[in-house]
Amino acid sequence: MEWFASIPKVELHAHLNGSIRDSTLLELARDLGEKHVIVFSDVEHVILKNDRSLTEVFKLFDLIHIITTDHGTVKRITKEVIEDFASENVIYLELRTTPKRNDSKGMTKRSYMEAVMEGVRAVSTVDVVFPHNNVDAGSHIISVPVNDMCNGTTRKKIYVRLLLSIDRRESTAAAMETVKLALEMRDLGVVGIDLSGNPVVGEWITFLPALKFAREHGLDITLHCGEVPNPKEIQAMLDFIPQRIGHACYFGEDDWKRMKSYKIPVEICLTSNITTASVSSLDVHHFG
Ligand SMILES: CNc1ncnc2c1ncn2[C@@H]1O[C@H](COP(=O)(O)O)[C@@H](O)[C@H]1O
Repeated sequence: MEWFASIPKVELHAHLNGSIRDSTLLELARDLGEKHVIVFSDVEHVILKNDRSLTEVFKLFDLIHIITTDHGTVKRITKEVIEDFASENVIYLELRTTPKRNDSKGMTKRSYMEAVMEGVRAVSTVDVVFPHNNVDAGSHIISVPVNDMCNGTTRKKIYVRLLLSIDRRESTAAAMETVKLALEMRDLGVVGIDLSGNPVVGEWITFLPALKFAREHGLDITLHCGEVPNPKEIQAMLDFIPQRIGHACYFGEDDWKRMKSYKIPVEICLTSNITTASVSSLDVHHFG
């Protein structure tokens, strides 16, 4: 394990709210328990449980979103998640997250993303290379370490970029809002769009207009595809020829052939697939 931790790595499939430290989740849940927003004893074991079915995973995300969806917390978890990946020697991190509205906290999708950006800037244990809006002479936006604490020693460096996720529960209009936000933030480290969320919820056709719009405007797209058996949707997603695919657990022979002929890379999610039982064991995992 030490060797795995020490080699430089690229992380392309990290959901912000899926990467929070247990200790942070417990602390935040305890706080909300004290404010009587939730009952801490009801949620503690849910947070600490290791193996969860896909259905349980998405129930947990609903709970996590109640716990985390305010500006200060979004900033905190972003900072911690980046520091944790850097401590495992991830050198390029593409962090994805679903911009959320939370009227009770005065949060819009944009202010959610601004809190994420603040979290990136708040990272202190490592130098973060991230484009920031220092436009000099009105021209180029350059990538610079945002925390360059030069003291004569070489500090660890992590390159961070962001993907904005569309949740499969969202409407066409909500998906379009996310794509437009991604376009506005393209010079601020946003490199693409992800379609994710509970794979048994929603229809591909709902998201297609927003995804086409994203593509027309030059954003790259990654799709959660084939996490559950759904041959029709897999076909439709392959017809779209996304830049990348996540999971691909339930691909048939023809799907693999098409995917290979289009040269679409797959973000393999070994641990996730086993713990959620999308794949029964590592021996039969399609990564092999
Ligand atoms: C286990 N496999 C999965 N399959 C599909 N979507 C998933 C996922 N794991 C996470 N998400 C998506 O990411 C959100 C949490 O991070 P953010 O709030 O966006 O930062 C979840 O609500 C879900 O939409």
